Amino acid sequence: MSDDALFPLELVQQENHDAGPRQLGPGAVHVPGWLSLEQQRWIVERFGEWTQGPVPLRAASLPGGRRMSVRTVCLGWHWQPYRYSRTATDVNGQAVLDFPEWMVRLGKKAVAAAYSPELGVDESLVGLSDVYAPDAALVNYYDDGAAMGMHQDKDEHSNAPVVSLSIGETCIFRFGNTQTRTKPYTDLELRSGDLFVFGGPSRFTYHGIPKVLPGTAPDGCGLDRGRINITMRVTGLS
Ligand SMILES: O=C(O)CCC(=O)C(=O)O
Ligand SMILES: [Fe+2]
Repeated sequence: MSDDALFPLELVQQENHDAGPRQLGPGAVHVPGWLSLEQQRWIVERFGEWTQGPVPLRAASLPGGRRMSVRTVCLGWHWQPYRYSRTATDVNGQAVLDFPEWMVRLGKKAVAAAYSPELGVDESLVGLSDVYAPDAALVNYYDDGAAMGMHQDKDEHSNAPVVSLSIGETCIFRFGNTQTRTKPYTDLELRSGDLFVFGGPSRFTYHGIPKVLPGTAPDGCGLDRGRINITMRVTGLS
């Protein structure tokens, strides 16, 4: 038996979520339990508002006609495969909501939390939080059976970090490499309240969500079922 078969890389890492932040690769940091339950509930309330429009949650159409299983609402800039615009030309033509000031502050705090010197992240990343100013958020909602294939976030004209927040059901997050959408990759659980930041040499790492684990949303997070993921980005557009 090959060692690859014996120790498959795709085995979900039995990470100790209580062990604190962990750097998976240069500039890729997982901070378990970063948001309190109270913060999570507050964000879920905002999510309820964002989905009221003017642009509703929608499953984006991919080139070739298939639709994504994840539904998304955007803030600041509207994303459609594979570009950003101020209006949702592929939905209802309406302008998307502004990127909230509180989310800029949260994004800076997230980068500061992830890129702390104690974690051994590269010096060039420490201090990045001062200048980090996200201007777009993709707010994804995963319900029964929703998943996201391996991809790079590369529609931004900036290599500033992506900040990812998870609320609700636990998912398997597949974090790969910058060269291919296949192995080697690491599968880890992103749970309600977790922060994941990928920037620096990891900014263009392929990643995806093979599955969400139904029934795993913790009491008090504001969501009974499904999973919300917010990714903040710097578009580099004006
Ligand atoms: O749901 C997630 O955790 C990842 C979402 C993602 O990769 C994206 O929106 O580009
Ligand atoms: Fe992504």
